[in-house]
Amino acid sequence: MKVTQVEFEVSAVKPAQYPDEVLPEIALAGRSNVGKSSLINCLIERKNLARTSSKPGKTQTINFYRINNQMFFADVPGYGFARVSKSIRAAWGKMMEAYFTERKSLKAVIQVVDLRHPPTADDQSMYQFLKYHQLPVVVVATKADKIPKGKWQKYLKVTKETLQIQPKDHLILFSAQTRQGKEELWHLIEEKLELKSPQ
Ligand SMILES: Nc1nc2c(ncn2[C@@H]2O[C@H](COP(=O)(O)OP(=O)(O)OP(=O)(O)O)[C@@H](O)[C@H]2O)c(=O)[nH]1
Ligand SMILES: [Mg+2]
Repeated sequence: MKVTQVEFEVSAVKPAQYPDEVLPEIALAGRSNVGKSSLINCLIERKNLARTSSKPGKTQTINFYRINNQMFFADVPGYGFARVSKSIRAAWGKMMEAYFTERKSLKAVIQVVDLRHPPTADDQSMYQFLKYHQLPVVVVATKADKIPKGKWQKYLKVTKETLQIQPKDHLILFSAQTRQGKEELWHLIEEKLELKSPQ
């Protein structure tokens, strides 16, 4: 997709605040600090529209971005951030449950994991949760720039096996720093949005 127009739409914590379901939507899910906001910025070629931070827990609300008046990206707060209170964690769970179960315009979820490490127990729960709700998932293993090229396949295999990625879900190698995987990911997103028929 050629991104010509990007607008920050709204920050939401509950369904009443979500944008109307007028456009197909793709959500990001992943551990806190894994690189979800960076991935959005890379896809839309904006430096810091989706706010990123070296400190985990930057994104606390569901942030919606309107792309070309064709789709929304929903940047969802990360999970697995240990230093939050139980009440915050419970609020996060409620927010996620509401979003992933009620959002009818949601076409697919990009689950972002760190290529360098085997997916965590939280990553596995998230993938299973998404599958339970029958959502198509594209798993993106990011920060590939931190691993030598010769080891990519070995690390991808660990990601695939640990998450037990279903055959119909895709796994993509990515780096927000080198833009590796950007075209492949856009291609899949367009397919999921049904803007273009699958090949
Ligand atoms: N080397 C490298 N660093 C990355 C990459 N993607 C993200 N980062 C860095 O990882 C850190 C976290 O990135 P964010 O995009 O803010 O992560 P997030 O998943 O949105 O985090 P939360 O909003 O806290 O859930 C930042 O310091 C980024 O610069 C990548 O592909 N390669
Ligand atoms: Mg973020």
